[in-house]
Amino acid sequence: MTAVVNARGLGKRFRDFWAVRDLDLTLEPGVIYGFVGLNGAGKTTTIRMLLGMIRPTTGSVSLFGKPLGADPSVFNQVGALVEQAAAYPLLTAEENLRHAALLKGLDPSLTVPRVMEELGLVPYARVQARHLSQGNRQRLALAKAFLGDPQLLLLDEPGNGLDPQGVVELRTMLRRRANEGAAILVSSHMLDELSRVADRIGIIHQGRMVVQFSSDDLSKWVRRSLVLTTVDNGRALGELRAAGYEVTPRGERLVSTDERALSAPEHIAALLVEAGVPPRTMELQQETLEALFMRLIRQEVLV
Ligand SMILES: Nc1ncnc2c1ncn2[C@@H]1O[C@H](COP(=O)(O)OP(=O)(O)OP(=O)(O)O)[C@@H](O)[C@H]1O
Repeated sequence: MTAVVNARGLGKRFRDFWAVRDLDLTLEPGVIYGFVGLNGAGKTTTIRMLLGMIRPTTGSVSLFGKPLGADPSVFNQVGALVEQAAAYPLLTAEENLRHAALLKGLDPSLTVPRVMEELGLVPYARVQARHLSQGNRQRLALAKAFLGDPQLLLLDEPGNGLDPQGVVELRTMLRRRANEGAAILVSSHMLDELSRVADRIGIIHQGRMVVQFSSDDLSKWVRRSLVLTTVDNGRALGELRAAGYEVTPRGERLVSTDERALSAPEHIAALLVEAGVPPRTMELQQETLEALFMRLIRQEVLV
C-alpha cells in the first residue's frame, strides 16, 4: 500500500537552532497516527513542513507518492488544522466554510451543510466568527479541515478548547474517517489523550523522533509493580528473596517488578502467610501514560 505521507530525514533549522532533526514519518491510509511531544518539541514545525508551509532544511516529503510541490492538486485531498484556529472574523461560521469550500474547489452547497451538522455548528451558522466561543471556533476550524472528506488530515492539537463531550465526538469523527480510509495525523502533548484515538504513536522530543510504536503495544511499555507492606518487612524480604523473587525495600513498602510476582501475586501472599509474615496491604500499581511519556523522553529510547 502506498504511504499517504512519506517523510525522510526531515530537518528544520532556524538560524543555528534545529527545531526538527532527521525525522522519518510515514502515514498510511486508515491509520490514525498520534504525534506527541512537549511544548516546543517540533510538532507544529513538522506539520508545517508536511504541508509545504515552510521549506525543510534537510530531507524530503512526498504526499500521495508525489514529491511535495510536484503536483499542487494533491492538496485538494488534504485537510489541515495548524496552530490557531484561524477564521475570517467578520464572516459568519457558514460564510467561512463556504469560502473555504470554494478555495478547495468544492461545491459549498454539497459539502458545507454536512460538516456544519457533524461539528454541531448549525445553531451558529449566522454568527460572525469573532463572536464564537473558543470551542466553537475550534469546531469551525475542524469543519474546514473535514470539508470534502480529504484522504489526508493533519491536525495540530485538534482537541484544543473542546469540552469533554467535544473531545469524545472528535474521536468518533476521526475514527469514522480512518475507517473510510483517510490517513490522519493528530498532535498533542498528552499521551493519555492520544492513546485513546491513535493506532500508532510517535514521540518527538527536542526535534527528534524518540520512539514510535503501535498503540496495542503501549501496555508492554507501561511499568507495573507489586507493592506490599507486612508487619515485618525485613523478614518478608528475606523470605521472598530466598524464593527467588526480586524485591526492593522502598520506605515502609516492599516493591517488586519481577514478572513472576506481577503475574501471580497470590503466590507471594501464600508464601508470606506460610512464613508467618502475612501481607497487610498488597497492590498492583501501574505507571500512568504521562509518567511513561516522561520516562521515554528522558531515556530517549530508540527502538
Ligand atoms: N519561525 C521560527 N523561528 C525560530 N524558531 C522557531 C520558529 N518556529 C518554531 N521555532 C522553534 O522551534 C521549536 C519547535 O517549535 P514547534 O512550534 O514546532 O513545537 P511544538 O512541538 O509544536 O510545540 P507546542 O506544543 O508548544 O505547539 C521551538 O523551540 C520554537 O521556538
